[in-house]
This record gives sequence, structure tokens and C-alpha cells, in this order.
Amino acid sequence: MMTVKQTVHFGAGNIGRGFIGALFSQSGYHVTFVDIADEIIQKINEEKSYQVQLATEQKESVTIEHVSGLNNIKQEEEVVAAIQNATYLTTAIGPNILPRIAPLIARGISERVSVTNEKLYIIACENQIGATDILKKHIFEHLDEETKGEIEGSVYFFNSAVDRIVPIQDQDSLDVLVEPYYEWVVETTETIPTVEGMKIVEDLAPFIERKLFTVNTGHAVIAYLGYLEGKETIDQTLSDEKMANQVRETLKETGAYLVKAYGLNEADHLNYINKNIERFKNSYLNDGVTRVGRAPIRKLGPEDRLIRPATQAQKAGLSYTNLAKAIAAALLFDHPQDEEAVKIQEMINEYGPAYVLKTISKLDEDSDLTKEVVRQYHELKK
Ligand SMILES: NC(=O)C1=CN([C@@H]2O[C@H](COP(=O)(O)OP(=O)(O)OC[C@H]3O[C@@H](n4cnc5c(N)ncnc54)[C@H](O)[C@@H]3O)[C@@H](O)[C@H]2O)C=CC1
Ligand SMILES: O=P(O)(O)OC[C@H]1O[C@](O)(CO)[C@@H](O)[C@@H]1O
Repeated sequence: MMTVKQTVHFGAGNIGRGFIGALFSQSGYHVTFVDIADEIIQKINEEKSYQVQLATEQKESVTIEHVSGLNNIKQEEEVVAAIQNATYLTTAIGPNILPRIAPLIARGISERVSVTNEKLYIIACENQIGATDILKKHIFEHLDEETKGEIEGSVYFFNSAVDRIVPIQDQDSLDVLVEPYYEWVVETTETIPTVEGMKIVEDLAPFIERKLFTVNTGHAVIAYLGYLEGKETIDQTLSDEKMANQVRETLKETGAYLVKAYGLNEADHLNYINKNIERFKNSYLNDGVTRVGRAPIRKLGPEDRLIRPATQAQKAGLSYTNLAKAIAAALLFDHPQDEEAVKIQEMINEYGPAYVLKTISKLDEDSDLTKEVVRQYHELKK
């Protein structure tokens, strides 16, 4: 009997089911989803398949099969066993959750290397530069020295960039609505088993920075400014030409940095910007500004989509006024259902916006960037 290739994917959410898990299933793998959400796991085990539907007028859909689910809190032993049999282990769980799943992955790896030296490829699919390196660091904190030596040459860690807009879904169904476009870029020089839709590169830096500082920066600009204007969705916000212009101007700032840092062709990059603004206009996605703006503490981090391009532009003597406006709008994102937004508002009320920029974004209080953000914060607040 032919053994089916196995993969373990942590996070049976939007990207897990709608993108990465779906690609593995379509490449002939059995996908074991691991999640803490019991209802999702039970549904996956009961229904054994779901639909991925495209956000287009025709609503084309594909059936995703050969899937099962495990709860990582209640079924640790089973997760460890699944890791023993897997060729790939991927995550799409949120960068802040990586440290929480690392101990179980470490256990899975330890038990695996004691019985096999078959190769295992670990890839974190999160919106964060170096997410797999971060996961690896957390996993290594839970491995003994002997195992760390043993995994050399059998467990591989690859960084990646994931790009597909998947909005919040109807919670009663496993089906997932996704945009037609996707890109999954994985950094490695190894020859690895084929997964349909996975693009391999030797150097991820230009890909992830171009993606993060165009798709995610652009999306964040729309989300935070749209929220301030009382808009519900991304496409609704963008239907205002002024807003489309504001996004384009901001992305020209990140673009100037990217063109300089990676020698990109300016005209090609402008096309890439415009192509992404068109992606954001997809009204079939019905994508909420509060989803895209979620977790503003993470999004205002020093290496994330708003602060890093602004500090890089400042260092390179490039313009960052529009980025400063987006950062100011992020400071005004007071969505009561977002824990991080609530925390930022509490910090601002107590210590002011410059304090938030210092503690969360690691910006000097007397830097020109901080001064510009604070100036625009007060302008926007009026
Ligand atoms: N939704 C999108 O359009 C895109 C999202 N991403 C990235 O993909 C990652 C996942 O995002 P989404 O799929 O949108 O989020 P999601 O919220 O739909 O899915 C995350 C899943 O992780 C599970 N989870 C949370 N804590 C857990 C834990 N301790 N143990 C096990 N499972 C846990 C949740 O129950 C949920 O099912 C994030 O890093 C995001 O930035 C990247 C590109 C596109
Ligand atoms: O998933 P995050 O990092 O919270 O940010 C939302 C962003 O990620 C995406 O989900 C896709 O890249 C976008 O929709 C949005 O730019």
C-alpha cells in the first residue's frame, strides 16, 4: 500500500484552511490541522473536507480533502505522533502564539529524531520577518543539547512570506472565502519535496520586505484611516479617491526605500503598488477594517509594516510624512474589542503618544519621526 505523504499544520484558521493547508492537500498530502479551537477540530474530523471559495463574481470553489484535526491542549500525544510521520510542519497561528506552541513541537522533534532521521521541514507562515527563525529559537529553548546535535541534517527551518487576503469567515462552516491571488515564498537552498504553489528562493529578504511594506503597509493605512472615518470595510474605504491616493503616496515612500535597498526597477515597483491597490478593492471579500488593523501593538513594532519602512526612510534621507500619518492613525485605533488597541489607548491616556512610540516602536522621544507622528496624531484627533 502506498503511504500518503503527511504534513502537520498549526492553526486551522483562515490562512491554515484557506491557503497553506489547501495547497498541501492539493499536492497529495494528508493534512493534520492542530488548533486549540475544539469546534473547528471536531468539524474537520466529522466533515473530512471543506470548500475553498474564490472571492469573484463566479465564486469558483475547490474541495479540500484528506484533512483531519487534533487539539494541541487535549491531544498532545497524538500531535507528537503526527510530527513523527510528517514531511512538513507549518504554522499560521499569529506571530505572538509561536512561543506557546514551541514546547509541543520540541517534544515532537525530540521523539521523532530518536526513531528516524527522515527529513522534516518546518516553515512558519506568518506576517513577520524571520518568523521561522523566531519559532526555531523558541523550540531550541525546549531541546536538550544532544537533540540539538541530532537534528542537524534532519530537521530544517525555512523562513517564508505568505500573501493571500483571507477575511474573517462565517464561524459555523469550515468553508473559506479567499481572494484568487496568492504567493507563498520559501527561503532555502535545499532540494525539498514539491508543494504546488510554493515558490523557492535563495534570499527571502527582498520578497518579504516588498510584500510586508507594500501589501501589509498599504492595507494598514486603509484600515487605520478607514476606521477613523467610521468605515466598515477595506473596499468601502478605498472607494474614496482621496484614500486611494493617500495609500499610493504612502506606498511610494516604502517603495523609495525598497527600490534603493534592493535595486528594484522603479516602474515595475509602481506597477506592483497599483496591482495591490486593485487587490484591496475586491468587494467580494467584505474585509473589515478592524480585522486588517487587528493587534496594533504588533503592527507598531520596530520591525513591522509601519515603523521599519519609516525608520529606514528616515535613515536613507527619504520622505516618511505619509508613513507618519499612518502611524498616527494606528495610535488612534481605539477598537474596544481589540485587546492591543485598548492597551495602547490606556498608555496614551496615561503617558501620551510619544511614550507609546518609545516603548512599543522603540523610537527615541526626540527623533524627527516621533515628532512628526505626534504632530499628525494631534491633527487627526481634531
Ligand atoms: N488572513 C490573512 O489574510 C493573512 C494572514 N496571515 C498571517 O497568518 C497567520 C494566521 O492568520 P489567520 O489565519 O488570519 O488567523 P486566524 O485567527 O484565522 O487563525 C489562527 C488560528 O490559530 C489558532 N490558535 C490560536 N492560538 C492557538 C494556540 N495556542 N494553539 C493552537 N492554535 C491556536 C486559532 O484558534 C485560529 O484557528 C497570522 O500570522 C497572519 O498575520 C498572512 C497572510 C494573510
Ligand atoms: O494578518 P495581520 O498581520 O494581522 O495583518 C493583516 C494583514 O495580513 C493580511 O491578512 C494578508 O497579508 C492582510 O489582509 C493584512 O494586510
